[in-house]
Amino acid sequence: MNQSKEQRILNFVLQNAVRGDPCSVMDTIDKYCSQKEWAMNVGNEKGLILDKTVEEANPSVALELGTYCGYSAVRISRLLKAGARLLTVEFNPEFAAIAKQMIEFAGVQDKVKLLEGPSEEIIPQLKKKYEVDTLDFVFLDHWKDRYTPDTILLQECNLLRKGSILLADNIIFPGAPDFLNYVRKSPHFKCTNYPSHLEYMQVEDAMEKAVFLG
Ligand SMILES: O=c1[nH]cnc2c(O)c(F)c(-c3ccc(F)cc3)c(-c3ccc(F)cc3)c12
Ligand SMILES: [Mg+2]
Repeated sequence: MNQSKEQRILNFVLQNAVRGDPCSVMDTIDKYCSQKEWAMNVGNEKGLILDKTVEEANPSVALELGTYCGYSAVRISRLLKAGARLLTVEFNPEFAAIAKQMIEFAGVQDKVKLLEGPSEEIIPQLKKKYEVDTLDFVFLDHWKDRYTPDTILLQECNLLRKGSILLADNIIFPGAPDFLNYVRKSPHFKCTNYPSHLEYMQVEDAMEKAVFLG
């Protein structure tokens, strides 16, 4: 059976990266996806914006919507303080299986919990089933049409607190205009835009930070 692109990315990491070294895993994925096959990892340029935002949030509990191959789960979890955890949600079972192996190879499995299923089903379970009180940081990188409904759902489930930081990828490409409209017009969010480029391409993209004001 033909291998998937995601399986080829994982195999390249297993053969070329250093086990237990998150930076080596990130660099190896970036090398493969910039030189061999493009893939929708957040990449190193937008990854630096992600790093700075995670460091600003210094989260005890972080949520990622859209795991894909696990690149940003490794990127985020490497920055977490002792005892902090990342919950990452992936609805595609093939991607989840790849990400699980990527996260374990990077050695961050004790900080990361991979939840398989649609975000709209998992978000309402976070408090009771996954023992979440509130979320300190949320990375939206799943599907542009889910950014707004899931942001509303997070509020309805009382998962945000004053100061919770949301960061959304792909604000320009492919774009999330309704999300931008929603958070920028809402009195409950303070927004900042970070211009950047689409991963591994010289195409404009951007990330949007939205801090919940309570
Ligand atoms: O869907 C996504 N989720 C998260 N991050 C993404 C990301 O960082 C991307 F760069 C892209 C992207 C952008 C441009 C392009 F040409 C191909 C894919 C997508 C995406 C957009 C539309 C699709 F039909 C499929 C994938 C995503
Ligand atoms: Mg993205």
